[in-house]
Amino acid sequence: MSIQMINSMDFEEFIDILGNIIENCPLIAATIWSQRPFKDLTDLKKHVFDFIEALPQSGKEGILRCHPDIAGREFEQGTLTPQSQREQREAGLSDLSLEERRRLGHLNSAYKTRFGFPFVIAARLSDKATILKELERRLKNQPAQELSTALEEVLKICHLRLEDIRQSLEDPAKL
Ligand SMILES: NC(=O)N[C@H]1NC(=O)NC1=O
Repeated sequence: MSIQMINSMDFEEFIDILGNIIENCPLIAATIWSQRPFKDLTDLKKHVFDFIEALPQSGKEGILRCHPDIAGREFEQGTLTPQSQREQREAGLSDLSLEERRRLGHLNSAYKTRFGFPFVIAARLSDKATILKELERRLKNQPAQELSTALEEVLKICHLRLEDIRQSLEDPAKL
């Protein structure tokens, strides 16, 4: 069972495997490592969620700022974390038309200007048309509402990354 494997990991291995369940925030995995043993993956996730929930607003915004832009320069250059690169590729963001790229660039920067953090969405649960529509829709949200919507997306990304980890621990051939 993957939870027993996770519970028995030493700190280095834990960070190696789970360090990026929240994008570019290994501190979260580093914190919850000392809260083992976890009953199951739902329990592990609860520790992640509780950590985020307990942060002040600046910390919550900080987590969002650790996320790369959707279809930004790093994605085009292939320099994102492997998880991010795959998620954005699977949402079809590698074949944007010139017009879609222009629109996304424009909306991304309008969003950042309005809220002070990048637009975050669980790309694997979406596609390029929906991402553009959601960006346009969420741009009209009030800041407090948008902070909580964006954090919900972070948690969806975390959930999917943990599912991948569970599968790879149960079937290492999938790694
Ligand atoms: N900005 C943003 O949403 N980034 C991401 N979304 C996702 O699913 N993976 C990411 O890196």
